[in-house]
Amino acid sequence: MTKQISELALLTPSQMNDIDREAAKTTPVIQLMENAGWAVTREILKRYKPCSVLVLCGPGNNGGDGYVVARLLAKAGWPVYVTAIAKPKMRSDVARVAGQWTGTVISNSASYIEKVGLVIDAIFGAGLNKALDLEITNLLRKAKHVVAIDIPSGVHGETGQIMGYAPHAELTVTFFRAKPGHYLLPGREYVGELVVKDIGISSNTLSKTSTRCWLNEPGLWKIPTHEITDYKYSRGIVSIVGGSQMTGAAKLSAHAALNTGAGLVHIFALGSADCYSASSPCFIVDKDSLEIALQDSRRKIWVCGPGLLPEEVNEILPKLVAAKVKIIADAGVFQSNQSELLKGASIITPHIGEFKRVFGDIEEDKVSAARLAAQQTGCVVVLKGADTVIASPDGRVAINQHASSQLATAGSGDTLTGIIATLLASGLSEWESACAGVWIHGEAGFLCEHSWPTAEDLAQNLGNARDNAAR
Ligand SMILES: NC(=O)C1=CN([C@@H]2O[C@H](COP(=O)(O)OP(=O)(O)OC[C@H]3O[C@@H](n4cnc5c(N)ncnc54)[C@H](OP(=O)(O)O)[C@@H]3O)[C@@H](O)[C@H]2O)[C@@H](O)CC1
Ligand SMILES: [K+]
Repeated sequence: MTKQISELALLTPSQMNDIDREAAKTTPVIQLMENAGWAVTREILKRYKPCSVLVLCGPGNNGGDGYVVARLLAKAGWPVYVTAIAKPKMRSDVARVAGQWTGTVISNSASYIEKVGLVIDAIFGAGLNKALDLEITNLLRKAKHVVAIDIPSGVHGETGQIMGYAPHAELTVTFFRAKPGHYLLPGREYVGELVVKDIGISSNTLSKTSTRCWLNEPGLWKIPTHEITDYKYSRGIVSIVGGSQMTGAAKLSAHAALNTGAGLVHIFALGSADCYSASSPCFIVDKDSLEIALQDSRRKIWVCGPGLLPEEVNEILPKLVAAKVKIIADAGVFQSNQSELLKGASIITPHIGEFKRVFGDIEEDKVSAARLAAQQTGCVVVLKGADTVIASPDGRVAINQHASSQLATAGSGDTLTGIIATLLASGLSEWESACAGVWIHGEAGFLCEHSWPTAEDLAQNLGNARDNAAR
């Protein structure tokens, strides 16, 4: 079922802090902690048979949730041990819930941790911003089956980076809204199954923080569906610059555009026009000059870069920019330290290597790097990877998890440009086209589930993938 945009919000740890503070005005923190502990316990009871449990409790509220889980599991008859990794502050809410634990407390759990059936990581939450100390790291290394409360301790809640060490959880239960670090790599690989639970914080508190980051799912955007009044120009025209030597890229992009529903696809061939004409009767291969092609005011959407040599980009891209058409720029446009070249494009789609070539290092923070590049160029930036980040010049960011390794095939990027171009030609905004295009691309991969698809196979699934995106 399509989610509401507010449900897709991802909150940075500092935004989550603001929400916690706001929520505490109406619900006491100790009650929220109790609700959080209940939520985690229910998820454990759903998935695990009764077994011995070691709960590792930190000094803060994450530890407080852990004490609640310990009490509830013990009440359910499970053998439960608690280790206080650090003592809570005196008279704090955490100290109060810790005081309600009347079971076994183990001060040195190193010899137990390997033997218990389940370890609950309630050491630190998503706000952790420094590496775990060596003693905690050595302890966690021995844990076999881990359930993490909020986030596995050691995963940075904002960037998904691992600060020294983090356990690989089988299940992570977080509260109210997920954080970027749950979905960004490498953090995503440590989170295991992610469950987001309501613990009684009203959605209205979201208005107290300005959400700038979302999970990329339907609901963040809306795809146009078939209309009885559709005709080819209303579905949109996509024009693709075809390289003189590497012709495969533009063909794949053009196939993807047609299969995603473009009404008309032109290839402006810089050479090899016959080769483009021969590859599909559905492509219209331009015979005239670029100037004449650009005089057709219906041709507002252009793909530039796939299969182009640097000299071809340098000749064509400035002309497209001068004509004020909307440009999806990829591949050949990414030249060393040449971010200026991209100004005037609408959407750029670099993978990490291309991104670094143009903009420099990302310094382990994909979201900030993509956001900065979007501000610098004025383009929507699609920073491609297994955790693609889409950033708009106005600061909005989406993180995509709807993708599989099946997309890691030659020509997959060309396919993505064709999809995004089609959505842009259908009237969606740059931001929506980029986000929805990335999701549809991922969906096409999932529809090929039991094979090793080529980019052509992906293209075959794009119609269905688009329909699924519109449901
Ligand atoms: N979201 C919600 O609505 C609700 C959330 N709840 C739960 O609260 C959790 C967030 O709680 P929290 O802010 O207390 O953070 P948590 O990570 O538990 O502790 C930080 C403490 O540890 C200390 N500290 C020591 N070493 C440190 C180190 N290396 N790195 C960082 N800190 C270190 C640090 O000391 P300081 O550095 O400030 O001196 C500070 O005192 C959240 O994960 C969720 O489980 C629910 O209970 C209620 C509703
Ligand atoms: K944790």
